[in-house]
Amino acid sequence: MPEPQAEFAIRVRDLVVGFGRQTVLDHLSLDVRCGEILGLVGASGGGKSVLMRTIIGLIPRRSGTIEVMGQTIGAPHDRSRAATWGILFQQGALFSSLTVRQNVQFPLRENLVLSQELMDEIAIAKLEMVGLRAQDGDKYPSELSGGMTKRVALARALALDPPILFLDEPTSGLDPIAAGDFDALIRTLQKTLGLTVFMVTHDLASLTTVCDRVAALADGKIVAIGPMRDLLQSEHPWVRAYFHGKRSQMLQPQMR
Ligand SMILES: Nc1ncnc2c1ncn2[C@@H]1O[C@H](COP(=O)(O)OP(=O)(O)OP(=O)(O)O)[C@@H](O)[C@H]1O
Repeated sequence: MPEPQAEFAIRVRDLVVGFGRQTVLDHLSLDVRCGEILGLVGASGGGKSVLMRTIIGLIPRRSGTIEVMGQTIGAPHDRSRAATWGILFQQGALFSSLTVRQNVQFPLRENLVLSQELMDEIAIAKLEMVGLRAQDGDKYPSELSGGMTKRVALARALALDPPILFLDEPTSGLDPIAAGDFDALIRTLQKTLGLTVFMVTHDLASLTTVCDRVAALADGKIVAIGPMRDLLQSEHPWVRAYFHGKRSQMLQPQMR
């Protein structure tokens, strides 16, 4: 029996996306439940970023349907969606000529008409939410560490209080302690704000400690989805190779 719609923040059905002769996503279907942290794994070049970018309307699809919070996603660059999701791109993608405060305020300026005083208050609140200080708002991106850059990008992603957060490899480039702190921050924000989080990651620690469910993308489709313990039992050859290969076992001996 089909599950009721309100249970899902994102529903993707039979999605086909390609470039020229290359088909990247081949009749892919995926449900993301409201309030969960879903981790997406897949081979390099397998289509994880393409899937994320197609869901947010940046890449056109050949066929299939996408619903986000019950609304069908139509034309690319649909600006009315700005408050539905926040996005953390892999490199943080801050504007280098703007201060931290101006970066966080950017979505507010683009989408709302607010006084400067209110925007300053919101920026301070968002910076504190991600573990930064109000005075960090005066810095420029070049003055930030990798971990701080990710936090500022997260504060900017949360500026419009979106119910959904997309994270593209959020812990890449961070040392294990900073990565663990960032994971903990994501978990805290998800719990306190009731966020739905869609996270592309290769980080086995993130998958094990913060994701409620993990989806594996191979051959253009989701070939396994469920809690990490279910993925570890999957018989799919790519999923087995990913989680039970030598490198994974060295990092996570308990996976054996
Ligand atoms: N705009 C584009 N035009 C043409 N081909 C593209 C475009 N974007 C992505 N591709 C191709 O789609 C495929 C999937 O790319 P994608 O970036 O989604 O991989 P990925 O799974 O995120 O990889 P990684 O883990 O290495 O970041 C690749 O073959 C890539 O070359």
